[in-house]
Amino acid sequence: MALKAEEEQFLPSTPGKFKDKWSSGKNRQFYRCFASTSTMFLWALFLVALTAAYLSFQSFVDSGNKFFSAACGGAHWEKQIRSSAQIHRHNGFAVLVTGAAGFVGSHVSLALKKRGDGVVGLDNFNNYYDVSLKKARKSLLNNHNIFIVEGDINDGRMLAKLFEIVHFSHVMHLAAQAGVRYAMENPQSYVHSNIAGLVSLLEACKTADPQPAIVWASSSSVYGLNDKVPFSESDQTDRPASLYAATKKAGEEITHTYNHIYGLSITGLRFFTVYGPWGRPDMAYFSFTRNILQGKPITVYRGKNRVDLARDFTYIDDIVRGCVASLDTSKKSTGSGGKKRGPAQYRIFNLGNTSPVTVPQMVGILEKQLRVKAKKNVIEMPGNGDVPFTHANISSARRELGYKPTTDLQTGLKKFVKWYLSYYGYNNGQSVK
Ligand SMILES: O=C(O)[C@H]1O[C@H](OP(=O)(O)OP(=O)(O)OC[C@H]2O[C@@H](n3ccc(=O)[nH]c3=O)[C@H](O)[C@@H]2O)[C@H](O)[C@@H](O)[C@@H]1O
Repeated sequence: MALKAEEEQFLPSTPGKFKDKWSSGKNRQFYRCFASTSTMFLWALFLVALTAAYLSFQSFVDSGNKFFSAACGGAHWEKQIRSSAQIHRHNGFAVLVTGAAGFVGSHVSLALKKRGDGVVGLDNFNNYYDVSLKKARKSLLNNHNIFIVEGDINDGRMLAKLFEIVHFSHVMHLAAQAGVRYAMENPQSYVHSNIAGLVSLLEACKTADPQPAIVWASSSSVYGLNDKVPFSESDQTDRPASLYAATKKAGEEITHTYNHIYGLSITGLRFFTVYGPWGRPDMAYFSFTRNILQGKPITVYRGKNRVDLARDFTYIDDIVRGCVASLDTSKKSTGSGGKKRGPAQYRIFNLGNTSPVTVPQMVGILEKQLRVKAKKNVIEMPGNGDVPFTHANISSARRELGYKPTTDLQTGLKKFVKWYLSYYGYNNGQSVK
């Protein structure tokens, strides 16, 4: 009981319950005054400690940034960028290619460099898929004197620095979080790259003086649940089936805003299931090849009522020609220093093949090329963001860009398999990096 009484001394002073040994009057006043002074002192001490902790955290973050700038900056770094951006043809371009270590980015960079344009790459080398493949593409580009800056499009300071070093005439924006089904696993990465990263890049472009013209990768997935075939640019695109598609569609709206307010010249390209050598290991034709060679089963999705899924598979060289033609036909941005001077060009094109092939047919072609029978596990398409088919109407790109795809799936996959075997080796794919 005595203990209980003692405990009660330290209980909060609920009116009427507080029992104190400080009888009354002056003593109690003194105690209260002392108590409040020491409480204030403790609070002040706490605040000082908090401020100190905050300041040291800030300086840690700053030093991190400084470290990043130091790793990315410096005279040698700038020299590499300038040299990579050098133009070797009359009226050539200086192009910043984002996502340059990616599938489409590496191919476009090489094509531009080969014809004499200046090319600077930018890539964050994230681990969405095998980083060693991205590094191998980087080496390939390095061998052609293309320098790739390791950085994220969300890093506004780094982008500003790049535009300070080089007056880019064009930006080929291909950096993105790709993949339709992965959006269910990691939704934030789509917002980070395809929304926040896009805005960060557009901010840099809008502020740059001169402003570059921008060509960027949208996606056939924006057609979503559209069932009017073939898909035309004027069709409705307000029923995306995946978060990936939704971020690409949002990108189209966002780029329109920057075109409207700041006079940025913008061309959006809706790519249709691009495939080929140096491709993306997360895509079906690539992972199927690996599994078939390793004797592992592949999962083939099938639509409702046993209808096969189909894609307008488009070969990389055709896509590269579409990208380069988009750069060639881009008009200049009209703004400068963040101010619009007049209306600017805004375009959206489908870049597809116009001849959809079913997924089982695609598997059949691979089996023939690899001379191995696939172990197929056919299941109904899960509700994971997939759409049953895609089919591009390319009349607009044909008219405006002279775009004319020339590679059918059989020919394109033959080239892919040839590359795959030379890169990974036959060896049943066991040596896959
Ligand atoms: O056209 C586009 O815009 C999109 O094309 C591809 O997306 P997708 O067409 O889904 O390409 P794959 O992932 O290679 O799938 C091709 C087909 O194979 C099917 N599939 C995929 C994976 C699998 O395990 N099994 C399977 O049957 C899919 O349902 C689909 O019909 C790319 O992955 C996207 O980044 C791109 O934006």
